[in-house]
Amino acid sequence: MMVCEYQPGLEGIAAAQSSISNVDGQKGILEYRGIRIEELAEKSTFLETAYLLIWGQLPTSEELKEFEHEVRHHRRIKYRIRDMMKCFPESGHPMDALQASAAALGLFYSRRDLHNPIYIRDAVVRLLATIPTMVAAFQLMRKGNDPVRPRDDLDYSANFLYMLSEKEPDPLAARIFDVCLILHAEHTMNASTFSARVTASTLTDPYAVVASAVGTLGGPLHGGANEEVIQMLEEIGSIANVRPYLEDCLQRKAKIMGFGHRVYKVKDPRATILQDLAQQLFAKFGSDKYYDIAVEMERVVEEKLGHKGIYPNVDFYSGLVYAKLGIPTDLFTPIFAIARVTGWLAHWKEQLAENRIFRPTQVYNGLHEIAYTAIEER
Ligand SMILES: CC(=O)SCCNC(=O)CCNC(=O)[C@H](O)C(C)(C)COP(=O)(O)OP(=O)(O)OC[C@H]1O[C@@H](n2cnc3c(N)ncnc32)[C@H](O)[C@@H]1OP(=O)(O)O
Ligand SMILES: O=C([O-])CC(=O)C(=O)O
Repeated sequence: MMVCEYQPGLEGIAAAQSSISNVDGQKGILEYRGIRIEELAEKSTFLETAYLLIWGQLPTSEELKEFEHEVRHHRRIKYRIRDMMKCFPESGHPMDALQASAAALGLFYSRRDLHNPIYIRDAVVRLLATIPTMVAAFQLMRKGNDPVRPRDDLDYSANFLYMLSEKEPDPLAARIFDVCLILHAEHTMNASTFSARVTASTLTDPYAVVASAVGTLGGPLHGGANEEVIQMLEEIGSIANVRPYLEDCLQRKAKIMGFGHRVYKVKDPRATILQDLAQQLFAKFGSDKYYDIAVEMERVVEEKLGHKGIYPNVDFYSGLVYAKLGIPTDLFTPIFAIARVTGWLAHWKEQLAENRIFRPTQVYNGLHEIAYTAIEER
């Protein structure tokens, strides 16, 4: 056995062999199954990209039609899941609601038949189809309203936006939302995907795999940063306040949300695309003062931290797009999860194909041979 030195955060350690996606962090390149993210964002749809990531190649038109049909017809959630969600505290975070609801699916589909392609396909379809419905249902129920039934005549993204507002979305808004899902679908061995693979490696069910990954995605150093970015822009409040705010952060050694990345040392290519999507929305629906603050932040952060390779990541501009689409701030990370379930499922399948349980080692730095002290002597 090769013994490696301890590496905090496992930086630079390969945890798997994977053919799902690839990042070149120096050049700012992201590819899904070899296809550049820019090309997918321009030409693909979220479900087509999901098919590509999970099944390994672009679908034929027949395969895509069938996949879309299956997902469309599995969107409804069981009334018992809805009733369970009704009991969640309305002040609870939607990511916690989503984690609990994804795990609860495992109660209904407990048969674990990991060698059966039909079981795998069913789980993929069910998770892709029901996660948006669960996110929208919790959003309405926490406001005291009944969930909106999914509409079979609407495509994946339009239906999600419809379930949030009971209004058919503007076609540009729906397309931009779909592109956001493409951009967030997969990203190599990030923390939540690693979590998914570790969970998968125990041969548990896919609902537990997704629930563990949702829990990992929610933290502010990972997907949860998109929510914090909007709060930060609100706190900054004006372009004039950007420099003093950032100087104060740097002096306190506080992390600036939406900046920095373990792999990218240049601007995240997804941030560039999201910035462009935000501008498209502003051109149609009016501008947003927080966008100008964000652009000034990017400029000042580059001036101060560019030498360390700290640039906007995917979480920096996504919130501005979602806010313009009328989406509440605490749904930003659940929306990230709606997209990323694709990557988690692709990694689940890949892990199962060549599984070995994850069981790393540790460097023990505690004591040895300590005598037990009786409680009254402590
Ligand atoms: C979908 C995603 O998960 S994208 C990432 C979303 N997360 C965020 O936006 C939170 C803010 N960013 C960060 O906390 C980090 O950049 C992470 C977590 C993304 C990456 O972390 P790591 O690779 O472990 O980098 P680490 O935290 O060691 O930082 C390296 C150096 O850059 C600095 N740095 C990194 N990110 C930032 C930041 N956002 N603001 C200020 N300084 C930063 C660190 O202070 C450190 O400086 P030092 O070497 O002088 O001590
Ligand atoms: O790769 C990472 O560490 C984080 C990230 O950008 C993502 O998960 O999309």
